Amino acid sequence: MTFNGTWKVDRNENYDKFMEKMDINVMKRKLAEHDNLKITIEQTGDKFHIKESSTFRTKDIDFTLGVLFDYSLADGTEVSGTWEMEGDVLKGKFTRKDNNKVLTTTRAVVGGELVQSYNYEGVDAKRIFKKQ
Ligand SMILES: CCCCCCCCCCCCCC(=O)O
Repeated sequence: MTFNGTWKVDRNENYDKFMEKMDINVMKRKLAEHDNLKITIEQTGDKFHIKESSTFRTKDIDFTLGVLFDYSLADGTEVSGTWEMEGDVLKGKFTRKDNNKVLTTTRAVVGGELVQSYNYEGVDAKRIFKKQ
């Protein structure tokens, strides 16, 4: 499976502006830019198990493609949404519970790196991970 393995964040693009749009305060944004996020992805068919670890927390997440689930962002913001697979790209659509606004995200392996893209209210960002 394309995504399986452990991926460590290597660099961010426009992540501060994205988090600012998300209304995350400057102190949390500075910490989040350097959170050493590591995600381990285990896909079995349409089921995923994700182990997330960062300077903020460690967390296990289970989801099935196309099935709604709840997730808390590292700053505590609660969202609910789904991941779908389109070709080799994972596409996520999550709605914030506090304001009903939508955050979209994709994951794709590009040139051996895991690229996670985000969009919120017109602001795009990327986090790019290297395989461990
Ligand atoms: C705190 C800054 C905002 C970060 C945005 C993260 C968006 C995450 C979308 C949902 C992820 C679900 C769990 C997962 O697949 O890892």
